[in-house]
Amino acid sequence: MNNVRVIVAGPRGKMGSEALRMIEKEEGLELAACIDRKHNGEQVKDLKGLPAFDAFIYEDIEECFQAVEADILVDLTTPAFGYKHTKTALEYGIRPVVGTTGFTTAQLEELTDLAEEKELGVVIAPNFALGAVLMMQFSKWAAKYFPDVEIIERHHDNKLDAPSGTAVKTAQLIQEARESKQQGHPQEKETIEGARGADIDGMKIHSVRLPGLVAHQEVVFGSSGQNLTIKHDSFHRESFMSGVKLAIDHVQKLDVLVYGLENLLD
Ligand SMILES: NC(=O)C1=CN([C@@H]2O[C@H](COP(=O)(O)OP(=O)(O)OC[C@H]3O[C@@H](n4cnc5c(N)ncnc54)[C@H](O)[C@@H]3O)[C@@H](O)[C@H]2O)C=CC1
Ligand SMILES: O=C(O)C1=N[C@H](C(=O)O)C[C@H](O)C1
Repeated sequence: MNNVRVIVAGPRGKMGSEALRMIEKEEGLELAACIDRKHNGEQVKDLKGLPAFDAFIYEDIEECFQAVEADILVDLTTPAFGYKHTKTALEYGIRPVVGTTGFTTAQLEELTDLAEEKELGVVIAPNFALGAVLMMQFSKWAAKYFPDVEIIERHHDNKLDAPSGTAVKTAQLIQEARESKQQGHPQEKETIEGARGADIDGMKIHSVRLPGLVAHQEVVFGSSGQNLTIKHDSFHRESFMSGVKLAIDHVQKLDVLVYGLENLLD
């Protein structure tokens, strides 16, 4: 069987470099090229700290797609570029696997329509770590019995988007399981704006950004006389890679956009 040819956008990033190491280890995957903001025309092997791939680096995504034969784009960049890259990949018939977070609902809807129109699979997963996917599923289940819930997510201080994609997805899953609910005291007032965190359908999300952290989330459910906390920690970005591989395997058989890795699990 032919190797699956993958283009990685964001190869020098924390996730992108981990994805290159995963591709290096996995039989059946081949790095076709990379898309980066810098190093146009250089090879991946020329860059310090990255695996010794001969694949070329392109700054212009369209130039890359015109020059290189590829099956899949793995995007691990920033919200603005991730969206543009995903859209461009679909226009060139390349299936995107997207870990980049921070897309708006309108952008997700637009990409869903484009995937349908092109009959091409897309996987967008706010979290590729299996433990985090289970945390979200367990939280959805718990919300049926414990509708009062707050989410505390903690990340490294280089993260651009807040709240995290995982926290938003968790809140959306909980929303599916419980009635809409305004939590806390009805006359509650913030004396300092933001004190109660972000709000999705009455659920509060608190975002912590500190050096030393990787990716962590607690979903805290409250009920009279008891609390239930569902917690997940990613201590290393390797934790996301089996999910990226799973998405690469599945996206080739899909002809629609799938949002969330849970949709690919048995
Ligand atoms: N879905 C998941 O499981 C996970 C998702 N993420 C998300 O992945 C994204 C990347 O995260 P990190 O690797 O931690 O960030 P990072 O800041 O370490 O890496 C981002 C990379 O994107 C590159 N980049 C920026 N603009 C670009 C462009 N126009 N073309 C090509 N490359 C460009 C930057 O040079 C940088 O190397 C974020 O949105 C983050 O939230 C992070 C961890 C897990
Ligand atoms: O930026 C990160 O690091 C992470 N981003 C994703 C998110 O926004 O949920 C996934 C994970 O939490 C790590």
